[in-house]
Amino acid sequence: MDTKRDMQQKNPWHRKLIVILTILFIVGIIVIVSTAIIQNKPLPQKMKYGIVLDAGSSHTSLYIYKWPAEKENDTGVVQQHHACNVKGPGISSYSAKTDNAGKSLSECMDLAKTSIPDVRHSETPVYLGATAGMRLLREQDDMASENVLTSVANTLRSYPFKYEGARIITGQEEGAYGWITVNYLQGNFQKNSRFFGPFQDTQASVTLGALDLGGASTQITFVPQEEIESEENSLHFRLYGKDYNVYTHSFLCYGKDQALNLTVAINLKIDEPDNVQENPCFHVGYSKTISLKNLYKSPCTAKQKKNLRMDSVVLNGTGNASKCRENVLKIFNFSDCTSSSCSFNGIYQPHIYGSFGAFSAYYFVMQFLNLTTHHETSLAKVKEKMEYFCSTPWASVKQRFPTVKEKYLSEYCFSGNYIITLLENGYSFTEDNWNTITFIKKIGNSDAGWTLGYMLNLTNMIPAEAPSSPPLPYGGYVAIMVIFSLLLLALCTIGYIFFGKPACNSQKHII
Ligand SMILES: Nc1ccn([C@@H]2O[C@H](COP(=O)(O)OP(=O)(O)OP(=O)(O)O)[C@@H](O)[C@H]2O)c(=O)n1
Ligand SMILES: [Ca+2]
Repeated sequence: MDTKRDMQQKNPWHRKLIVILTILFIVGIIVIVSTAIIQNKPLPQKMKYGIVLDAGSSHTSLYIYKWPAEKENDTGVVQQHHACNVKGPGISSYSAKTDNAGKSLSECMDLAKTSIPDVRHSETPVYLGATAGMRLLREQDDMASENVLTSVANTLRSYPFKYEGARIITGQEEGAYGWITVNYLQGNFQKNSRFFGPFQDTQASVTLGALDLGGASTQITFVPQEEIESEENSLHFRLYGKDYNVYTHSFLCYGKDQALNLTVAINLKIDEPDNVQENPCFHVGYSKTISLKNLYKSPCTAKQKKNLRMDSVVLNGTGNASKCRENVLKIFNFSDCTSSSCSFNGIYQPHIYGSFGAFSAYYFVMQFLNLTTHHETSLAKVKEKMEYFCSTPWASVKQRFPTVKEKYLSEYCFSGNYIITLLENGYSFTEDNWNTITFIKKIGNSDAGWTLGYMLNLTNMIPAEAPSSPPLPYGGYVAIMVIFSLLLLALCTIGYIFFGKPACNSQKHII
C-alpha cells in the first residue's frame, strides 16, 4: 500500500489519471442521480373509488367517484366516474313491500361492480343517504322506514365493496354537503381557483350559494354578509386553512311534489257543489283526479284535512300563471318572524348575498322551460314566459313535447310558478339579484348535489388545513441538484489545477 502511494505522489500522470477517473465517476453519479430523479416521476396514477347512493323522495341515483390515490387531500381532484339512475320510485315508496326497496338497487350496483376495477372493490366505500321522502316516512311510520333501511343495507352488504352505512341524513347535512359539493367542484377551496365551471367570475375565497329543490324538501345554503343569528341555521367549517360561516335551512314539505300537494290541499273548496274544481296551475284541457286519502296521507298535508264528503276531486286546468302563483303563495306563512329577517314560516334567513347555483329540480324545470340563461332573462321575462306556457292548451303542449313523461310535462306550469314564488317571495330574490342565480346540472363532469360533499367528508378528504406543498417545484429541485453537483465538480477541478491536489477530500475516499 505504501509503495503504491509513493508511486502516486512521485508520478504526476497517475495523479492526473486518478483525477480524470474521479471526474468521470462524479459525472457518472450525477447522471445516475438526475436520471433516477427524473425517472422517479409518479408512475401511471393509482385510482381510488367511492360509491354514494342518493335515495331521494322521487328516485334513487348511484354515483361513483374516482380520484388519484396520492392526491387524496388536494382539492378538486375527485371526479364523477359514473352515475346510474335506479329504475322505479324512491325507496320510501316501498313502505308496504320493504324487501323490494333493496332489490330495486341491484341493477345499478351490478353496474358499479363492472365499472370499478375488481382489485379496487374491497377498498371502495359505499354509502347510502336517504333524504326527505324517508324523513316523511319515518314521521308517518317509523317501523316501515327502519325496514326499508334494513332492506337496502342488506342489498348493499351483498356486494364486494366496503359497506359504510345506509341512513337518513338530516336536512342540515343535505344543505351543507350540497354547498361543499358545488364549491369543491368550482375550485373555490383552492388557493388559486381553477375555473372549469360556469362561474368564471367567482374569485378565490368567494363561495357559491347552493339552492337544491327536491321532490319533498328544498335547501338554501350560502355565506351571508351579516353574522348568522340562529345557531340551528349556522354551520362552521374550516376547510383548507380557511374559516367559513355558512347559513343553511332545509324546508321539509317544500320540495316540488309535496308543494304541489300542499297547494292543491290548501286551495280545495269545501263548499263546491260537486267534486270538480278549477286549477290554474294545470293547462286548459288537462284534468286530473286526486284521491283525497292519498292527498292527506303525507304529514305535509295532514293538517289541511277538510271534512269533505267525496273520496276524490277532479282538477280541471285553467292555465293561468299569475292565478297559479296566487294559489302557491298560500302555502307560505310570512307572519310570526321572531328574528331580524325571515324567509317564511318563521324561519330566520339573512339577506341574500353572492352568487348561487340552483340544481336538481330547479334545473330540470328551468331547463325544460328554456329559462336557464339568466344572464339574459330578467325575472319579469321569466314571468312573461310562464304566462305564455301555462296558457298553452294541454293538447298543444303534448303535441310539442311527445317524448316528455306526462307526469313531468303536466306539472311544469306549476313547477315554474312554484320556483318563482319560492325564490322571489320565499327567499326574497328580486329583479336586481335574479341574475346571480345560475341553474346548473353539472360542474365539469360531476353532478351538482349533496353526494360528493358527503363522501368527501366521510372519507376525510377535506382537511381543515391546506396540505403543505413541497418548497420547490419538481423541475426546480432537479435543476438545483444538477447545478450544485456541477459546481462542486468545477471547484474540485479548479482546486486541483491551482493547488496541485484535489480540493475535495471526499474524492480520495471515493477512490
Ligand atoms: N326531468 C325531470 C326529472 C325530475 N323532475 C321532477 O323533479 C323532482 C325530483 O327532483 P329530485 O331532485 O330528483 O328530488 P329527490 O331527490 O327525489 O327528492 P328529495 O331531495 O326531496 O328527497 C320530481 O318532482 C320530479 O317529478 C322533473 O320535473 N323533470
Ligand atoms: Ca334530492
